[in-house]
Amino acid sequence: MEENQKFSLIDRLRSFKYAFNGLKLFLLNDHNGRIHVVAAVIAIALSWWLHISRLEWVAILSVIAIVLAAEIINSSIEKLADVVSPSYHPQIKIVKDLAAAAVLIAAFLALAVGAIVFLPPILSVIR
Ligand SMILES: Nc1ncnc2c1ncn2[C@@H]1O[C@H](COP(=O)(O)OP(=O)(O)OP(=O)(O)O)[C@@H](O)[C@H]1O
Repeated sequence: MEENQKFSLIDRLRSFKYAFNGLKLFLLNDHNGRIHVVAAVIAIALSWWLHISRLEWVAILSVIAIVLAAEIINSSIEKLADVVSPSYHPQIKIVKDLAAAAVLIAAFLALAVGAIVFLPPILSVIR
């Protein structure tokens, strides 16, 4: 795209359309993504059931968004890597393993936040 192109609302709306198409592709085709979406739905249902505070909602929704965004970027890098090098390449291994590590960090954060928010009320219901 040209550097000095005029601002166009139509172009901005078209970008949204492409982004929503990416979201659709992710939800329909990405197996790891589906697991994260199911986990997100369970976390939201649990939050509702436990009547968590506004700040806890902010924490839960934030980690859900971080995990999904990391998974989408990981999936995008995997697809690009498969085009660049369909056969085995040691550098592609590093690229894909690094992208997967980003998802792992996000997932660990989600686990920690989930434990901090959900464990105390669940333990008090059980007792
Ligand atoms: N072309 C390649 N060259 C080198 N290593 C690769 C290559 N493709 C995959 N790998 C290795 O296999 C691992 C898994 O890659 P893959 O693309 O199958 O990811 P995945 O998480 O199993 O994705 P999905 O299940 O969505 O296909 C990578 O992290 C990397 O270590």
